[in-house]
Amino acid sequence: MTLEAIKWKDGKLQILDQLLLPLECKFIDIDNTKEGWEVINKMQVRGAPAIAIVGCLSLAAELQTCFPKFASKSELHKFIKEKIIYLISARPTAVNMKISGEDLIMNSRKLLDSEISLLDYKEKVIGLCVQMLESDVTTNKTLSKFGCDFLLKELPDDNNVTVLTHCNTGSLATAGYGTALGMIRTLHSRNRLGHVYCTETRPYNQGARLTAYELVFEKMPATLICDDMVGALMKIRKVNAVIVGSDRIARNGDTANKIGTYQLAVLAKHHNVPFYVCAPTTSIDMSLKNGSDIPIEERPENELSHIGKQRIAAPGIKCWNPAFDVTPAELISGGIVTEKGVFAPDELFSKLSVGI
Ligand SMILES: CSC[C@H]1O[C@H](OP(=O)(O)O)[C@H](O)[C@@H]1O
Repeated sequence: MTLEAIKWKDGKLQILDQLLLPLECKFIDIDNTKEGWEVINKMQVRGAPAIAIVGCLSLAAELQTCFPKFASKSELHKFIKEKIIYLISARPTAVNMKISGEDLIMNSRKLLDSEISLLDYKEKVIGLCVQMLESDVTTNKTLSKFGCDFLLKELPDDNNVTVLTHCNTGSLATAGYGTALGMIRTLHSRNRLGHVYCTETRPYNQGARLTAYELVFEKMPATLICDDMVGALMKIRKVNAVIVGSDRIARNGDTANKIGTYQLAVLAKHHNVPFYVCAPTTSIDMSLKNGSDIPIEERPENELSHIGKQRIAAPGIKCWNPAFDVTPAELISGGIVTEKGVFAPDELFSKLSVGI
């Protein structure tokens, strides 16, 4: 049983307020796209797949209540397009909201052009948003299986795996299973997980607050370390693999992920530790030749100078707070793990463009 960060019941959307974890577990009602935009922008809900799911479900929630105002199908289609564009603006780096949102617009266009009634049109759009919840769990379990099969075939049968992960890529970043942490869950379910090291992941502390919460909840063998301990860990203890998530992958395999991922990859190369990126194909931006054009979100200075309301940095000091960095494809030595298979970065474009 994994944690649930997104609830859709009887047409009502609720999200777990991740700014309060791990000390408080509180759900917030989301009734429309304005509230959806706000909880995504404030990072009360975060994680590339979860952002896309909550964004689209906030539109579904709004359609439930505001539907009577539409006089025609073209008015409904115009509304859907406007709201998707608005939701994409909540956070710039993760591409999942953009890809899932554009897919919803395309399906809405098809429904607009069909003979379907206005009411059935609305119901089908809501159904497409709800379906994202279910299909995300299936996608994550599939990519996790592929990733474990690939990782374990390189190791002797009696070896358990010690892994390092960064940020949070589990039930709190997705619809419920996880990408990198999903792969780690699957290792655990196969009794092949020796130990997980999770980094604190300053300054939002996704690792200390969220990943550690999930690992303890499921009683996985785990240890929390500071971000600056990774080099010593790889030098002193055996790490079989680094497994991280992604917010946007360019078609050459360059990957944007939580700030600190790039330096993990450099350390992994120095210590000859295989480096895996796990992500659904909705995180792959085939329009980008490489990672240089991936927009990198900069977050407010007070998210670095404070922990919650408590100031920890000297008053008056300037802070630079990029939320992501880009790991070049050549450092992703283990492979890119997706629901369509595990690929070397340089084969991603060719293999996914031809549908494998
Ligand atoms: C499967 S989550 C992907 C990705 O999202 C996280 O960023 P944030 O917590 O700022 O939304 C982190 O980069 C994860 O790897």
